[in-house]
Amino acid sequence: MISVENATLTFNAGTPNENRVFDALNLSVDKGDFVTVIGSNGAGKSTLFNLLAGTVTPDAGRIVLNGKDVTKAPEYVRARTIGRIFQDPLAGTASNMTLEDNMMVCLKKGFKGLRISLNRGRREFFREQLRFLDMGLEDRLKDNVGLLSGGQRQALTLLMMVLSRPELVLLDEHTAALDPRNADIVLSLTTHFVKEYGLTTMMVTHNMQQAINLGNRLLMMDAGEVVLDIRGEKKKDLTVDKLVAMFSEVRNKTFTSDEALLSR
Ligand SMILES: Nc1ncnc2c1ncn2[C@@H]1O[C@H](COP(=O)(O)OP(=O)(O)OP(=O)(O)O)[C@@H](O)[C@H]1O
Repeated sequence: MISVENATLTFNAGTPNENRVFDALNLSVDKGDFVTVIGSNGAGKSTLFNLLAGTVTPDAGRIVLNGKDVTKAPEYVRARTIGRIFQDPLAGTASNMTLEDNMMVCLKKGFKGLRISLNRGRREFFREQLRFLDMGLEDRLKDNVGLLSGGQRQALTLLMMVLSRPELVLLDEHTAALDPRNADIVLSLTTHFVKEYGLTTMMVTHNMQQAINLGNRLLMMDAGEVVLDIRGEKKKDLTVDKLVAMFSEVRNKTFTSDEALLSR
């Protein structure tokens, strides 16, 4: 579905701050995969998403999406097929637009350029979708999104992303800034949507247990490399202790991410 082929990426090349983040990185994600991504701080998780989404271009190597070389395709073009949600709940919606206008933007994206307008039927459809979130938003179609809480906004962002019918979903610690209750709600909505729509999904998390529990495949990154790629039966048998031990074995060092280990 999407693959990274021999991607090399250096920030600030030729300066004292030169930082080679990826050196011939290879990774392939299949249609329908739900991949959790975990790793130490600075391992390259967000930068990997930036490569896939077109936020950064590799110095060498290719990004192939549905068999097409998109290495040079800008972010806004890839955004037609790739949906991304960030940690910041304010990032995915427009504060000064109403819920229905925000939703309409995404629905139009999902209709791939077909002309559609906001009418009674569509409002009823939006209400139905919002009712599913169970946050009382179905009666607030005409409110500006800026009035919503962080948890409500992140749930709305998720719903809007689904409406835009992405082929690949990138979730970059999208529950990390929420309080535990809202984080749980957004996470269970996430798993529902992924399953319901068979979304090919990659999700960065610092919570190792969550990375083990969710999805069909787990990647562990360290220093710009995918050091563990665990799927199928092997993933089902995983525990946090096993994962930490596997990391130590392949890297010959201890896994250091306080956040990840504390979140067990
Ligand atoms: N735009 C940039 N300019 C310079 N260096 C960058 C840039 N973006 C990322 N880096 C560097 O790339 C490396 C990987 O960073 P990245 O944010 O991808 O790590 P991460 O695994 O997401 O970490 P964290 O878990 O702390 O968010 C780090 O050394 C970081 O400083």
